[in-house]
Amino acid sequence: MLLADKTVIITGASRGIGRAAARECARQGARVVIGHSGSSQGTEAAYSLIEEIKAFGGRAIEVGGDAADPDTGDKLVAAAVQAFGSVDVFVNNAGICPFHSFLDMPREVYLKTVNTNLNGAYFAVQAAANQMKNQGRGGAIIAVSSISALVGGGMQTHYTPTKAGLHSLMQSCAIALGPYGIRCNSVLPGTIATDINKEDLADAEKLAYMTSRTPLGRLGEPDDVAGPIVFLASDMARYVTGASLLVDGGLFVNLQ
Ligand SMILES: NC(=O)C1=CN([C@@H]2O[C@H](COP(=O)(O)OP(=O)(O)OC[C@H]3O[C@@H](n4cnc5c(N)ncnc54)[C@H](OP(=O)(O)O)[C@@H]3O)[C@@H](O)[C@H]2O)C=CC1
Ligand SMILES: C[C@H](O)[C@@H]1OC(=O)[C@H](O)[C@@H]1O
Repeated sequence: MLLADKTVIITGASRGIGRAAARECARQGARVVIGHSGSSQGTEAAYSLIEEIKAFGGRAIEVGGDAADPDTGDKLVAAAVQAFGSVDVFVNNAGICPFHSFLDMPREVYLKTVNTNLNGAYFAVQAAANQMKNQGRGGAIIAVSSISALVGGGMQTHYTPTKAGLHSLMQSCAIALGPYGIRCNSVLPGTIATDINKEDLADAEKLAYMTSRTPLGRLGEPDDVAGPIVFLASDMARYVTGASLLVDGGLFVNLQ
């Protein structure tokens, strides 16, 4: 098992990519902290994941808290230490993407997106890194960035800068935290069918277009991203830091 004896915190693990990653980390032997928003729907989904994980003999707890709140990272770390005694891996995954045009972007939509996806993440990564430093045996931090860190989206002008920011944060943290043996990497998913884009991809034309642009001929599923996250979390990636891994079925390189 790739993550035996490791404690993994994953934000936004109640649904979508985070949920698949949490399940796979638990299958690989990790004790998992399932982060979610704290809404009744998020809490219910997190408890159902705990049951799934328990059913195959794994261990998990859930912690609700707004990813935009700078204190949520401290809360996740404290809960992990209380329940499992350590934090070995931190996966910053929680995020939102309320598609909206640029010229009339409401300030509150812009600010909520940046606070949720990037500003809260900064302090959560900082909280996890301090815990790892104090433990003295290194660790792994993974940001779920996006292909959108590298390319634009006309309805995502508030979102793509947050994904570029996470990508950049991992590069700088790789330098800042390398001396403590803490590796920092990002995964860059392409288009993965989840709740975040359910409405956008309900448009059959858009769905067909995104699929046709993907050399592997299909959209991604949350499980497609779980393996790369486990790899970067594991000692198999012990000399990998400051890297970013596209998980996009070839979408990014498909110019012509
Ligand atoms: N799907 C895609 O095509 C791609 C997604 N990504 C990124 O992957 C990450 C996960 O997305 P995906 O799985 O698709 O999305 P989902 O909408 O399926 O899941 C989002 C998760 O984030 C949590 N979350 C949302 N808002 C908050 C908040 N304010 N505080 C705490 N938790 C919150 C949700 O918790 P709750 O259940 O409590 O609401 C849920 O667990 C995001 O960062 C996204 O940007 C990157 C590239 C492509
Ligand atoms: C939510 C979008 O469908 C998805 O999010 C991303 O980060 C990808 O670039 C896709 O646009």
